[in-house]
Amino acid sequence: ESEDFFESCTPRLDDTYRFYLNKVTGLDREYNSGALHIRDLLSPLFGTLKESVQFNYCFDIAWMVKQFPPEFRDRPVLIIHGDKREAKARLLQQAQPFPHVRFCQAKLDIAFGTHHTKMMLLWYEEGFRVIILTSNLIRADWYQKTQGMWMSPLFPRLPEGSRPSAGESPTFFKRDLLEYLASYRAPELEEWIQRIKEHDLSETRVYLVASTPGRYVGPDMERWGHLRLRKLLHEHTNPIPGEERWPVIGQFSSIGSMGADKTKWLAGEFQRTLTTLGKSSLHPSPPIHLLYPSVEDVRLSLEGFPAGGSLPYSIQTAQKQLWLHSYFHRWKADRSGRSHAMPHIKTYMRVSPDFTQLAWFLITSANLSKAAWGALEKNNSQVMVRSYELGVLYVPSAFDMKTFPIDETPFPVSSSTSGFPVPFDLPPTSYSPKDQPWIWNISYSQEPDTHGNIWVPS
Ligand SMILES: O=C(O)c1c[nH]c2c(-c3ccccc3)cccc2c1=O
Repeated sequence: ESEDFFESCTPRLDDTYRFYLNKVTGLDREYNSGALHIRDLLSPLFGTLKESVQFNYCFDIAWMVKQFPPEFRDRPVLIIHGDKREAKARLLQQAQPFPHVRFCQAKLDIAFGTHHTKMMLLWYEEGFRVIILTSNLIRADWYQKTQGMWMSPLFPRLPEGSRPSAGESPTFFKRDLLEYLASYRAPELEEWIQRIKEHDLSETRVYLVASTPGRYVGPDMERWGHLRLRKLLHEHTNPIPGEERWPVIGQFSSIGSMGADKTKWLAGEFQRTLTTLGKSSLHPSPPIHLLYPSVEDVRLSLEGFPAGGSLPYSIQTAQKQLWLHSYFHRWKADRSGRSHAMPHIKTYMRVSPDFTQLAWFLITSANLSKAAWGALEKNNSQVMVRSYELGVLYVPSAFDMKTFPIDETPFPVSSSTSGFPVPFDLPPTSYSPKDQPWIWNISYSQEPDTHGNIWVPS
C-alpha cells in the first residue's frame, strides 16, 4: 500500500506524534537526525506532488521555488497571504518570473490583524497531506532557528461516491480544517475544500486550534482562539489530583501589549484557559512559566544579534508591562542541541510538578498576544480576534494515554520511546537578576555577539 512504501523509505520519523523540528545548520548531526528541512517536506519521498497551497506570513518566492525538487518545480502553488497595497504589489512582483505561482489575499478587516497561519496543503497523485508549522517561507527561518511542525499522515483518496462526512477523524480534524478554510470566504480555496472532502483524514489524532479575525458572540465564541483551546481542554482532558501544582508553560517569539497589570488579560482570561483540565470547576493558580529569549540568549546565539530581528518585542510595548517580565525564563534547549538556535517555534503545555509528564501540548503560530488568541469584550459577551493563527493540540486521550511521558533525550530520535519530544529543557531556567528580555528596537553595544558585531537598530 502506498503509505507503507513511503513510510518505509522516508527518513526514520517518529510517527507517534508526528511532531518534528526543523534542521539547524551547524549542529552535530545527531541533533538533526529526525529533524526536517523544507526540501525534505517537498521531496518525492513523501508523495508525487500535483499542486500545493502555502499559507504563510513572509515569503521569498524565488527561494521557495528552489526548495521544490526539479520534477515538481513547475507544479501550481497557491499562496495565501495577508499583504495589502504596496506590500501586496511587492509580493506579486516577486512571482513575476513564476507563472505557476498564484495568490489569494486573506481578508484582514480588523486593525493590527496579520495572517500568521503557516500551513502547507500538498495534493499528490497518491493522496493528500497537511503540514502545520511555524516557519516563514524565507531562508533565514530554515537556517539556525528552532522551529517546529506537525506533519499529517498521507490521507488516501476516498472511494468514489463517498459521503462528504466520510473520512472524519476521532478529533473532527476534517470538519474543523474545512471550517477554517471556509472562514477565508476565498473563491481560490473552494476547489481545495472540495479536494479535502474527497480524502480520508480518519488517521488524524490532533485537534485543530485556529484563529480567524472577527467579533464572535454566543456559541461562535468557542470556535477560535483561546476559548477554542479552553473548550477542547474542557472536553478532552481530565482533572488531575494536585493539578494546582502542575505548571503551565508558554513559549513564544513575540509579545503583544498585555495591559497595565496581569489581571487585565494574562492572569484572568488567558490563564483560565491554560489551567483548564476537564470539567473541574476549580480555578487553580498553578505556576506559569513563560519562555522568551534574554538578551544574552540572543547575543550568544548561532545567528548572533540578527536572531533578534525575528523576536520583535518593542520597547514601546515592553515598558508598559514590566510586571510581565517576572514570569520570564530563558531559552535553554541542550536536550535538542538548540540552546543557541533562537526559538521561532511557539508551544504551550501543562506539565507535572516533576516535569516528567504532560497533560497536553500545543504547537501553534500564535505568540503571546491578544490579537492572536482573542480578548473578551462587552462584559464577556463577545470575543474579538484580530489575526489568522493555526496550531494543533495533542491530548493524551486521543492517544489512549492518561498523560504523555516526556522524552528527556529526544535526539537522536529513537523508535523505542513513546515519550513526547519537548524541544527545550525542563524545568525552565529563570532569568537571573541581570537578565533582560530581548527587545528588538534598542541598542546593545557593550559586548559583541558570536559574530563580533553589536546591535544598533536604525
Ligand atoms: O508570523 C511571523 O512569523 C512573523 C510575524 N511578524 C514578524 C515581524 C513583524 C513585527 C511587527 C510588525 C510586522 C512584522 C518582525 C520579525 C519577524 C516576524 C515574524 O516572524
